Amino acid sequence: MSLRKPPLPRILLNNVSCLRNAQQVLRNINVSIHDGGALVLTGVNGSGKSTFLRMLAGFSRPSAGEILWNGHDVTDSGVFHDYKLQLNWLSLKNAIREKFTVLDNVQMFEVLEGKFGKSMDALELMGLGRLANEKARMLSMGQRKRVQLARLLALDRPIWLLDEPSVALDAEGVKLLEYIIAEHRRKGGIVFVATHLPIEIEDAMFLRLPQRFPRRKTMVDLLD
Ligand SMILES: Nc1ncnc2c1ncn2[C@@H]1O[C@H](COP(=O)(O)OP(=O)(O)OP(=O)(O)O)[C@@H](O)[C@H]1O
Repeated sequence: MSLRKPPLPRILLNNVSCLRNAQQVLRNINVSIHDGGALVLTGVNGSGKSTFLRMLAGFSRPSAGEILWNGHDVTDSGVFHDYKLQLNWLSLKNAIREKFTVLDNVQMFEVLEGKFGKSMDALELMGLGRLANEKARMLSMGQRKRVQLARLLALDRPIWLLDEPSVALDAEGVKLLEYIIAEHRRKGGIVFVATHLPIEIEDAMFLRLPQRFPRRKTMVDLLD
């Protein structure tokens, strides 16, 4: 009989709740994720998907419970300093600098990180290679999302927090997104995805957040 302990999950949410504006948004969440794992968050508008990602990113603190990274509470300042360097956050705000080139818009994140050399390949993979030297102001919505995805690849941090990553992407863009998520996980990366849109992520865990308030009748009900 082996007495070896099972490995700690890389990230553990232990009975976590979260308030926003003094209102309970998340209640008693338990999740454990090992390297290579993926969690897909679903739920209606306002159910707390972005709040969940914000909390993992350290923008909101749990009101109860704890978030452990390698067994350490991420709200401890010493732990958070190292933990936040593991994270790559993709939000609906794309932080595109309109007057910079498309390549600069990826490379500046890489340089800030003290890294170099992956931005062009990342843009090529996302189908934007031929636009690399154009000004970012001429990018469409979907192309802007592809720039954000190229940043993920160029920065190459292990934990991805993706808020609605497929919004504005065409069918090929969604396939690319699914591909880079699969590759990232194959290398041991962890992915959290909050989404309304269907996305194929092999062996992902799904967490459907409950609606916060009983729904009142809307225009859609009246049309039925
Ligand atoms: N800046 C804010 N300040 C206070 N409360 C907020 C703020 N943003 C959102 N909330 C509240 O937090 C709750 C959860 O919002 P959140 O954005 O996490 O939901 P969501 O599931 O991501 O929604 P959506 O599907 O619309 O993106 C909402 O009910 C909202 O009222």
